Amino acid sequence: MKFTKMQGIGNDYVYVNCFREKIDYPSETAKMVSDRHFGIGSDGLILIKPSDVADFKMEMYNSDGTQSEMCGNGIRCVGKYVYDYGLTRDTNITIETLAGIKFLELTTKDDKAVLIKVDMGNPELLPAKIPVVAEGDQVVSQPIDVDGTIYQMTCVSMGNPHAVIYMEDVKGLEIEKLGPKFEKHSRFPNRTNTEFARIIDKKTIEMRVWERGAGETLACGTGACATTVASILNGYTENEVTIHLLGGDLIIKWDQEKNKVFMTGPAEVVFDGEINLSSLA
Ligand SMILES: N[C@H](CCC[C@H](N)C(=O)O)C(=O)O
Repeated sequence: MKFTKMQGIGNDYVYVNCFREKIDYPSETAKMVSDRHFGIGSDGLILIKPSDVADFKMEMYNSDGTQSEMCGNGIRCVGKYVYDYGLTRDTNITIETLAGIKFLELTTKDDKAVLIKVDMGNPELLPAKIPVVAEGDQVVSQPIDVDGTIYQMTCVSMGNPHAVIYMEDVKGLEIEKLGPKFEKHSRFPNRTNTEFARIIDKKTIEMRVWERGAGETLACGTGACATTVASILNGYTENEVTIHLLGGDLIIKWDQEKNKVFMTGPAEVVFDGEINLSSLA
C-alpha cells in the first residue's frame, strides 16, 4: 500500500489515495498503521476517494479503528494532498464528509498549498444531535459529575461530538487520567472528544484535547472550532480567536450571521512511503 504521512499542527495521519489504492478493511488498517511501534505511527488513517457530490471524499478513522464524521486537521491535509499531488489544479475545492460537504480555499506558494481555510459549516448545539444526555436546547456551562467531581461543560458538535471544559491550568492537567472518563462518560452515547481550555484574553485561547478514539493528540481542528463556539456562547471571547494547541496555532472564526465556522491553518507532508500490510497483521 502506497501512503503519504501528513500532519496538521502535529495531528498526524496516514493518507491513502484511493484513486489508485483499494483498502478493504479500513478500520483494521487504521489500527495497524497507527501503531507507533509496530506500524507507521499516526493518530489514524484518512482515505481520499472520488465523490459523486463533491470534488473529493474524505473518510477518517481514529487510531482505535473507529470512524469519525469529520476531522479538521485531516481535511486541511486532504486539501493540500489533492493540490500538491496533482489531483486538481483548483484552489477552491469541495470535500464530501460524513458531516456534509466542506468548502476549502487553498493559499499556494511555489505551487504548493501552504495555508488552507475551511468552511466547517454550522455548529450543532442541540443535545440530541451532539449527542449528549441533557435537558433543554443547548448545553452551555452545565454541570457534569465525573467520578464525584463536578465540572461545567459546554457541548458542541462539528459533525463529531465535543465537550469543552474551562480551567486555569491546562499545562499541568493529568489529561491521561481525566480524558478517558469524559470520553466514555454515560452522558455521551457515541463517546466524545474533550477539550480542556484556558482563556488567555478575548482573542486567544490555550487548549489541550483528549480525542475520542485516539487519546491526547497535539491538535484537533474540530475541537478548536467547538472550543471557539463554546467560548463565544459563554461570553469569554470575540468571534475570531487564535487557538494555541500543543502542536501549533489555528485561527477560528464563528460568523454568527451565516452561522458558519471558519478554520485556517497549515498542512505539511512528512514523507511518502509504501508498506506491505500483511507484514503488520
Ligand atoms: N477523534 C475525532 C476525529 C478526529 C478529529 C480531529 N483530529 C480533528 O482535527 O478534528 C472523533 O472521533 O470525533
